[in-house]
Amino acid sequence: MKKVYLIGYMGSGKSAIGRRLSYALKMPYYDMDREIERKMGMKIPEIFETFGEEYFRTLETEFLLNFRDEWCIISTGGGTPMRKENREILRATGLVLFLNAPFHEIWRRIRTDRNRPIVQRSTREELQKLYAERKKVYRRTAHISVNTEGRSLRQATEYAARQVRRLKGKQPN
Ligand SMILES: Nc1ncnc2c1ncn2[C@@H]1O[C@H](COP(=O)(O)OP(=O)(O)O)[C@@H](O)[C@H]1O
Ligand SMILES: O=C(O)C1=C[C@@H](OP(=O)(O)O)[C@@H](O)[C@H](O)C1
Ligand SMILES: [Mg+2]
Repeated sequence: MKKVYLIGYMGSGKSAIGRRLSYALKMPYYDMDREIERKMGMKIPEIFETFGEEYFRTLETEFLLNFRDEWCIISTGGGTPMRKENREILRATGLVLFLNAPFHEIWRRIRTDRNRPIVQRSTREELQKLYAERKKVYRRTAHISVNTEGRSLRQATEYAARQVRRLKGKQPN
């Protein structure tokens, strides 16, 4: 096991907690969305607009396949675990943490965001339906769930850090 992956819905705190977890565990940090933006020289909404969602999904898989083999924390995008191939890579190369939060909290965090094309194009009802569908996949992809409901970023990070320290030694690879 080399990597610690954070998975979960948009707004579950993958990027915010990932960055803090990297300080807590003294491991380098990468955000898949930022890495893809850097590689393409384009922002996520622009990539969706120009090439379409499927192309973005392929960029995510390419990132997972090619990213360097080092100890690090990686925040995935909310859609990353929806591809079977991605799920297999995540579980085979790292410890997978699902950041769980109720939809009403998530909605409060993402409703005004302009950088998430899926939020831009969807109604609240559509986002809630997608949340319910994806949640099942997040649960079965993850090694552990981290409940962030009612927890500050600091508290959620501390809890996640404890889980990683506890489980890191138990991984076979
Ligand atoms: N547990 C939390 N408590 C308070 N704010 C949070 C919490 N988790 C996330 N946020 C805030 O919600 C917003 C979205 O979080 P972000 O880390 O970008 O989510 P993700 O990367 O999972 O889409 C950010 O402004 C972040 O600071
Ligand atoms: O849920 C999704 O399909 C997406 C989530 C985003 O990342 P965050 O989960 O960090 O918002 C980003 O990858 C893209 O906008 C698509
Ligand atoms: Mg993010």
